[in-house]
Amino acid sequence: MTVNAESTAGVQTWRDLPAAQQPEWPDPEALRDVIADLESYPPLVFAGECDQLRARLAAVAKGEAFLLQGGDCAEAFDAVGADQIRNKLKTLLQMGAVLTYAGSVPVVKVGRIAGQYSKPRSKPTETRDGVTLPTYRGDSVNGFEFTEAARIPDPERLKRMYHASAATLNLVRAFTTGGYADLRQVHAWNQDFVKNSPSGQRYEALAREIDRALNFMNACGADPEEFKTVEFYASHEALVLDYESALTRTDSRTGQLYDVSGHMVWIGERTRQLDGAHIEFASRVRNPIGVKLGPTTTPEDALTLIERLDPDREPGRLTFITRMGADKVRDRLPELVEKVTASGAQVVWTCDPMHGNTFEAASGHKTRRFDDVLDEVKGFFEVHKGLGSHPGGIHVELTGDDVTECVGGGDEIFVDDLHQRYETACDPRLNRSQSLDLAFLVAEMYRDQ
Ligand SMILES: O=C[C@H](O)[C@H](O)COP(=O)(O)O
Ligand SMILES: C=C(OP(=O)(O)O)C(=O)O
Repeated sequence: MTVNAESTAGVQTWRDLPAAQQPEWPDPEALRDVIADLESYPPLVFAGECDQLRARLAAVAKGEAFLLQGGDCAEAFDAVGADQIRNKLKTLLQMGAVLTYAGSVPVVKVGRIAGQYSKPRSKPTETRDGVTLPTYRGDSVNGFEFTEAARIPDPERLKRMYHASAATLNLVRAFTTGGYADLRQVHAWNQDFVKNSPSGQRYEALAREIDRALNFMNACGADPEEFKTVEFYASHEALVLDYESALTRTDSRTGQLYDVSGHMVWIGERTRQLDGAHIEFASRVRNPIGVKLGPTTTPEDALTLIERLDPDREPGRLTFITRMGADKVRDRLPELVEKVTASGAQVVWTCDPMHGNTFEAASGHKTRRFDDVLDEVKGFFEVHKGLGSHPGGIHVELTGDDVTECVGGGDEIFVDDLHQRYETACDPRLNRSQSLDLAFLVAEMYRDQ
């Protein structure tokens, strides 16, 4: 990887275009210093790993694998701890094991992790008790605390994001390759969930089948290396372009540009303007790219995105993450899938059942109903089944902790419970049990498909 200004000049073209949702940094000189520092830091990921993920996603695009992408809505600097990281990873691994068995296909595991520190917001300001302050835009930009000082964007936070991402990734790599993620261990955790949680008991039959399959392998003397380690990738929204472009490097093997802040980055629903800076940035880097598609997306938008981001029609390059809402997915998704398929592009279709289903409870908490989340995934599967296309995966906001942020689920959380452990810095996440619930239910859907 080289990092000289000339070799990465090609990634700066976004600067000539309108960039939505960028922080208003008060001191341009301080920002320039931070960018210079970030440009001198080592990459967080290796370009070859991004290529490997693109190959895995190509299998998803062809219908030969399933994508599980999940993690926090917004990571927080004060939550970079061993317990939080382990719990998140554990939950994703447990979900992955269930989906792998039921779908009989490899599950590509990608965390919203080690870089998910920046948030696009609906409004630039927030008012409480007559006081109006800039809105919280993620720990990479300003503080969550509702004070004037905390809400001023501070570019030094971009460096903290880099270091927090590095520490997180380091532990994730240690867990996934050092024995913690052994499939037999992951299955034992799933058995605990099935045995000990009221909602888990519904999945006893599936858990028993997985148990038998593992016992059979054991009896045959099989002890494959693949059981002992897990391939796990990191992703986040490429929102703050000063950070993403400062972390872009020329790959010395190929001479191409990679955003080495994460393996995969995505462009959000609020920043996917076809002539905007975010799409321009994403068009310049070789990482696998995701784009969120909300209910107002037209087939022409989708086709133009393909033209801009995947001109060579390379399976695995582009993932469309649809987030329509449970009430719209059956109506809006079919035309998009039909027209994209007819264009010959082989994208990954994955379902984010979170962002189209948010509402505010009477208590003022932003929340989501587990049933709506499930219904959007069901609608997504129905649409793809009807069209003969591949429902490639799910993209979920979740945590491994027992928070009370979304209502419903097998171990039901009621609206009146929301205040008990409402810990998200932005949007509500599925807790551990709701996430496992979802995995078992999606596994059943995938199997029926
Ligand atoms: O996570 C996604 C967005 O940042 C979030 O949905 C925006 O939320 P807001 O409407 O509270 O700004
Ligand atoms: C902001 C997000 O989603 P969307 O762009 O779909 O609203 C997100 O996934 O964090």
